[in-house]
Amino acid sequence: KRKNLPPGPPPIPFIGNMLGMLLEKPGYECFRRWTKNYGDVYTFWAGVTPYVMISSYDRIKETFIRDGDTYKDKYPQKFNERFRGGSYGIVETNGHFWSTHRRFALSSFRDFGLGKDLMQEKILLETQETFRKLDQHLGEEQDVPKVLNNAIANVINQVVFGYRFDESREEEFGKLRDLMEFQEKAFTTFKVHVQVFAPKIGQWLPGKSLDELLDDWKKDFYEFFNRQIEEHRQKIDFDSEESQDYAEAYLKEQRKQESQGEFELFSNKQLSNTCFDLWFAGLSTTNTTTNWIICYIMNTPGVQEKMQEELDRVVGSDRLVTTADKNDLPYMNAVINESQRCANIIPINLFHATTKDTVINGYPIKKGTGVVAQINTVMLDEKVFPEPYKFHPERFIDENGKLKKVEELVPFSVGKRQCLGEGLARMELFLFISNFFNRYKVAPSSKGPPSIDKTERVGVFPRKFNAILTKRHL
Ligand code: HEM
Repeated sequence: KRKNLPPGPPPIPFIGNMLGMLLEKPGYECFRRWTKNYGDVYTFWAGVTPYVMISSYDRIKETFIRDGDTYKDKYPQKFNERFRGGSYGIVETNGHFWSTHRRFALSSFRDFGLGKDLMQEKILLETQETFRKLDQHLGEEQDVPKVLNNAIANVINQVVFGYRFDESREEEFGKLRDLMEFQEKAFTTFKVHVQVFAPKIGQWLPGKSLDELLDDWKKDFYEFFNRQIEEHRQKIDFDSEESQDYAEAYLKEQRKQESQGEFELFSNKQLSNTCFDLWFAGLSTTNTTTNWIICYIMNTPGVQEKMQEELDRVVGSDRLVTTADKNDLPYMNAVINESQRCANIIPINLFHATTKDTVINGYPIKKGTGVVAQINTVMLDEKVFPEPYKFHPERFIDENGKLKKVEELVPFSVGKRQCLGEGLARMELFLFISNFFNRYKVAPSSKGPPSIDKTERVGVFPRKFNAILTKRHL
């Protein structure tokens, strides 16, 4: 089977090359090494399935970007279909079904104000609510990530279901937070990775099986989605043209499609699965990134002071930072860019498949072969980012002090499947981080600055930390 594929590390029967990924936490080091040894196109075996890894920006441009249609499918994964009860959602579907739902989600997001002032207003409201909570414990050690996590969850929940988790919903949010934490812990273990990619071996390892873990988790999460959907169904006014949230817009589209005799495309099962995709992809990535940004700032002397000097010069203390300030805050943007690059939160990008026969770097590749745009190797490429492990925001500033556009910064991936929530995520990162550091001086807890070590598990999650906040302006 290896004969017609680009050469790569020799696979072990059943396991393939998984050990490299599982033993060198958080999981991306082996891909850098293989890129050095085998070049920017090589084959990685996840269990018994080969994936052609595309690992330099130039090669990604040639394939995923310039020939996007050939690389837009997802490689079907059995555990996904089992989890979702079939091929549903946006992240894991293909063809007309996928493109219809991706387009529909993007246009709903625009209707609720993404790219306009409305979404910004929602995020700034969350910023103020965050301040209210954090102000209650000024000068004490407090769990800053927990408060920010609540704000980020409120933003995505407003987009999907139209409400925020205020104090009356604390219990509901607490349960969801527990489910997210369960996912971070339970699904990032050695055993789970082996079970996903080498099920024949995984089934013999001790502990709960993947199916058991998924069943527990899925039941509680989907219960939440289905309850929200049912409540929307009860309240919905099909005569009003405007929708307040994604679920409402979907139900209206469903009725429209059904009136034209189409019952499959906008099914109920698809609705709970797209809600899951938007909610889950939207919360955990943005949350993890926000925490990493604070971790890197607190671990690098001088960065916080420099950001605050810029904020004082451009914004001052008597108003909130808004997206209108973005272009005037190059250092702030550089810090966020560099944090996303260093955090590099996806150790292996999502598995795609070729939609037709093609040629990659001279190798003929058959339709349906697994392909991966390995964005984390690109973001650690020392030719583009010298001393790639050093947190150095200045690399994004040009000689005139302006923000430098660097194509190789690709945390949201590239091509036809590029992150659907990128616009929302960028707005959140900018508004939450800039306002947070404009209002507070952030000092480490008695345990010192938050850890930036990533060797605890497979997957790039920051550890829990506390910080001490004082107000910068009276
Ligand atoms: C800092 C935050 C985020 C990061 C770093 C991130 C990163 C990514 C990456 C790397 C992909 C995979 C693209 C590929 O297949 O090559 C992706 C896909 C996706 N993201 Fe995000 N994401 C973020 C926030 C969000 C938010 C806020 C939402 C929802 C509102 C979202 C929804 C999605 C969806 C639905 C997909 C699948 C798109 C498709 O298959 O067509 N993401 N994201």
